[in-house]
Amino acid sequence: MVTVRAPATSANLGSGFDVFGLALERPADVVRVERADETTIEVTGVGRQYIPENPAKNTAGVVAEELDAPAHIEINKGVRPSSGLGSSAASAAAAAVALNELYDRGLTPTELVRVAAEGEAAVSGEAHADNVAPAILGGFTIVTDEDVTQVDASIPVVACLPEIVVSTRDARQVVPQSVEIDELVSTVGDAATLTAGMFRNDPELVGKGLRNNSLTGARESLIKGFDAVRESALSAGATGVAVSGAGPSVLAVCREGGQSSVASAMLDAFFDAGVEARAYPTSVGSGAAIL
Ligand SMILES: Nc1ncnc2c1ncn2[C@@H]1O[C@H](COP(=O)(O)OP(=O)(O)O)[C@@H](O)[C@H]1O
Ligand SMILES: N[C@@H](CCOP(=O)(O)O)C(=O)O
Repeated sequence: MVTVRAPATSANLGSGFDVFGLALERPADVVRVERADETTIEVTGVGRQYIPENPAKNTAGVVAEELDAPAHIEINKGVRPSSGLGSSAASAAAAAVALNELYDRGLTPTELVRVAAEGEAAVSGEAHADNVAPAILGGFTIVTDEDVTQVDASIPVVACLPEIVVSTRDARQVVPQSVEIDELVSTVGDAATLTAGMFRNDPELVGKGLRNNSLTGARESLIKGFDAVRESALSAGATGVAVSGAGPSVLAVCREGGQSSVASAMLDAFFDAGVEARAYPTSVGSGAAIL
């Protein structure tokens, strides 16, 4: 038997659609696996009623199939499904690391990222690796078709999760299929600025690079109160605000010690918009860990 904890993640980070991802210290999924003749799944925890236990439809079950590693898989959900915090990815990442250990397959973390991404493909239609990469490797990650780059950044953030449901599959339908050259140039500049900020552990630079573009910004309209939440967070000292993943969560980058005031401002703005929400004042975290 092997048990693994894998963190929530915030993907895209405004300027890095399908490329950037950030591991959060909390919340997290915990997945326990035991060898079996065929894969079965049991789900407990937050949003369990919305998560299939059919292995072919659960990201952890798809990972078991990809690895040819049948197991009884117990998933304790700490990351709410359809949250924009990498819920499906947390289970996929934890299952990949756990089954790799249980069956002693010896795959590298980067190889496990590609396996876990196949789990994501089963639920969102595309094998985007920008959540599973930080969920496995931790820190800030940059995913390309060829490789994954990881940086152990230390940046204070707040993830604010409203009681709104946005599925990644649906949210991928609203993304424009092309952008203008001017926007491409400004987005590359923002992405480079954010990356420099991660390497320097500089929340000011990271915040400047967090600007949504037409790809990620297309989802703002799916989040009731987003504009007010962004303005309130910035007024409370956030250095940048963007849609987290496909939404509805909203990510704010903070200055050192600034999380609680930013979190309060975001919750108040959602409340004023008539939306219940919860906030996770946290920071960049580690990747999947065997317990
Ligand atoms: N192990 C899992 N954990 C969470 N969601 C899962 C899992 N397996 C399949 N799903 C499905 O994936 C969807 C949630 O994934 P997604 O829309 O990407 O949300 P998030 O933005 O939180 O990752 C839901 O429809 C859920 O039924
Ligand atoms: N790049 C993906 C990221 C989805 O993140 P999630 O946390 O909402 O699953 C996208 O934007 O579709």
